[in-house]
Amino acid sequence: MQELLSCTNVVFHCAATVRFNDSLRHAVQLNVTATQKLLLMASQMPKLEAFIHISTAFSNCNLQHIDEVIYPCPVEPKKIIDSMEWLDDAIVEEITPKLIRDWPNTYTYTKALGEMVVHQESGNLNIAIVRPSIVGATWQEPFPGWVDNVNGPSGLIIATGKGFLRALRGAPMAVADLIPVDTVVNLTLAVGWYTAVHRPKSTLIYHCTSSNFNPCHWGKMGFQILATCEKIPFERAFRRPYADFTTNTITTQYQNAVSHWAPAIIYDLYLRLTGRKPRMTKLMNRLLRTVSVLEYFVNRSWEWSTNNTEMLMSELSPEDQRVFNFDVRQLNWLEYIENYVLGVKKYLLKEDMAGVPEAKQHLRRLRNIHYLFNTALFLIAWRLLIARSQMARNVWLFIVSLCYKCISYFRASSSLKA
Ligand SMILES: CCCCCCCCCCCCCCCC(=O)SCCNC(=O)CCNC(=O)[C@H](O)C(C)(C)COP(=O)(O)OP(=O)(O)OC[C@H]1O[C@@H](n2cnc3c(N)ncnc32)[C@H](O)[C@@H]1OP(=O)(O)O
Ligand SMILES: NC(=O)C1=CN([C@@H]2O[C@H](COP(=O)(O)OP(=O)(O)OC[C@H]3O[C@@H](n4cnc5c(N)ncnc54)[C@H](OP(=O)(O)O)[C@@H]3O)[C@@H](O)[C@H]2O)C=CC1
Repeated sequence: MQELLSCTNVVFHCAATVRFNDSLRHAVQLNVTATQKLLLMASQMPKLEAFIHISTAFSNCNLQHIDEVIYPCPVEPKKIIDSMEWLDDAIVEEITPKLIRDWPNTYTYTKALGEMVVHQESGNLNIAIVRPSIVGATWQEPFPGWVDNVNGPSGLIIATGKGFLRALRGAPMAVADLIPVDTVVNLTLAVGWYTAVHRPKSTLIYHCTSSNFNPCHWGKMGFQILATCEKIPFERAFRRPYADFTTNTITTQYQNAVSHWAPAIIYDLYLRLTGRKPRMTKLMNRLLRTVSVLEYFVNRSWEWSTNNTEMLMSELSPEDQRVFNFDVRQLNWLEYIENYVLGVKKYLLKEDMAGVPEAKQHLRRLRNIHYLFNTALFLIAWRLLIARSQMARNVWLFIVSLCYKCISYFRASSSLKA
């Protein structure tokens, strides 16, 4: 502690819980109280030049247009921190929906409270706030596509590539505000420099987002994820990768029943019959829970103003603009998404590129099983229909006689030619 207090020049405060469904008590502890304590600690650092707080572009996701300002929260963070000390868990859980109001989860709500704490308790500290949007794999450094956790889109890319996720409730034309992690790091370092050297009079907020500069939509992203998974498939897929966006509750429920639950139940039945432990319904349950907490972000578009980010870009020397590049106007989304999917394959699934031919072979087998299954299903349904309906029987007789006539005609014409 002594060393930290006496030697620190710049604090980058990134630590947080990023779990959307964390209990309010835990989220407040990590995202609000810890920020307060770190500010207190920073105020005792004589050599401190700048304190950079990492928030999220979604801390005010209850608004549609978000400016580079700190918006007040309905209940003061101090009151929330105090109440967590004496309320028991059951009551905290009960009042959570009332407290978080139109924030979709405890994560975004407590990140907003964290910003308020920074605003209210910064004292004489030289502070800036960085708000990244959805952090994705690297764009360039240390190499394209590097990723180390399943947060955000990464987990859903795995689920799509392995053929588990077949439908997602989302708006294909909604903006997918993804930002590569190396861009976030570069911007954050540049903010550290600017804040320490130029000492702005007020706390500046920097939106580290892509949509203002180079928008991409969920539809385009989903398309490119599928195209890459087709070209360079993941190993041992459950089904062929295919996923679509659904737009209403009925189609979502239908897709969940037919494309998610039914195959999982059938596969578990097969596992049971072959003496193995069923696991697919459990996995599907977990996947659909994850999807339900991420859906909010795939159904809406936000606008973030980026004046401070643009100002910072213009303040950097040409050499620094190159070294600390955060200009996403040069980013090619299709190339980035392809590298992202390959990064997920290599660094998260630990799959070797040497296994691609075998993975392709596996997909071909799955396609044949799919055709076989559908044909069998059709024949069974047809057989049942014929047994019950005179009309179906008539249609069936008509088709059979038509086929018979065609065959006879071709036979007769070929014997005439001979
Ligand atoms: C056509 C395709 C289009 C693609 C379209 C993409 C749309 C994608 C929109 C993203 C939008 C984010 C926008 C906000 C950006 C921020 O500002 S916040 C940073 C992002 N934070 C996150 O992504 C956190 C998400 N995760 C969570 O909130 C929680 O882990 C969950 C999903 C609610 C599950 O919570 P839980 O039930 O308490 O379980 P937990 O122990 O956390 O995890 C259980 C398992 O799920 C796994 N898991 C956790 N997260 C995920 C995930 N995202 N995916 C899969 N598995 C996961 C864990 O690894 C764990 O596996 P095991 O280690 O047990 O094998
Ligand atoms: N991922 C995203 O899409 C986005 C993330 N952000 C923000 O970026 C920051 C980093 O997030 P991300 O890297 O995604 O999340 P991670 O969960 O990967 O990282 C969180 C970090 O916080 C540390 N941490 C958690 N709890 C504690 C604790 N009690 N004491 C000390 N350290 C702790 C973790 O340490 P350890 O590894 O030791 O557990 C970890 O290094 C967060 O502030 C998040 O809000 C903002 C926008 C989007």
